[in-house]
Amino acid sequence: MVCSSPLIIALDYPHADQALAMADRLDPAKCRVKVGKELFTSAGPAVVEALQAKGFDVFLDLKFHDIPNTASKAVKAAAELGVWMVNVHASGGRRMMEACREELEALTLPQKPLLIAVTVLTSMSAEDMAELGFGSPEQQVLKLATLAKNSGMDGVVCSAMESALLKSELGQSFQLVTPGIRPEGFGSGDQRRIVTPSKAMLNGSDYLVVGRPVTQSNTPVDVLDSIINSLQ
Ligand SMILES: O=C(O)c1cc(=O)[nH]c(=O)n1[C@@H]1O[C@H](COP(=O)(O)O)[C@@H](O)[C@H]1O
Repeated sequence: MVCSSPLIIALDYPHADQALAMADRLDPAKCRVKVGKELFTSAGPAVVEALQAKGFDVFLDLKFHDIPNTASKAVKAAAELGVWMVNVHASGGRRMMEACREELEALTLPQKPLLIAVTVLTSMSAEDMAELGFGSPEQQVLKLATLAKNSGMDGVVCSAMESALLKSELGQSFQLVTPGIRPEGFGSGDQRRIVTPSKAMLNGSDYLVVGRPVTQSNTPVDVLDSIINSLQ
């Protein structure tokens, strides 16, 4: 299935049956899906394979952050699972990211995943960053995204608040994956750097990650369709 949509639906559920039931209501031509820590820890590779069998491209969001050997072998395992996108933390550093790239390059697979680095989590505010001793989210995102690009990553996870800056500093082909997406009227929850779907696209995001606005809705397909319409 070729999907030209920028939307990635985060299937953050405790069990495979809930994730697969939601997937059955979604159309792989209209969105991709993301399997994160909660679902993968409970359901493992089998749920990824089940989603792929339904025609979905899968973003395996396990945010690997470890020594170069461990992180790169985890990326290799993800690639062998056939996922479309995999991520690591940019703060794992240059040698970790380069090891992940090298591990992917050495594989002889027909299709390799996009390798993406998380910069500053979209749940982090300026105050949270200051408490950790960092500069503003924007400064830290640019620093980590520049390092990620120089370390061979295909792109980064950031907030769409930073998309315009990163596109102008790092170029159009460096892929920007942006969670913290909230259509008007939806609560931010634990997210702090939020942007509406249409503004995120205007800012230059390549992919929009949407979870609870769709998955916690009583009318998920309607919410998804209204997001798609807002992007036209
Ligand atoms: O890597 C991610 O996907 C990610 C990075 C980030 O900085 N912020 C972030 O929210 N995410 C993920 O994106 C999804 C956002 O979900 P909602 O807040 O429910 O839309 C969750 O699955 C998060 O784990």
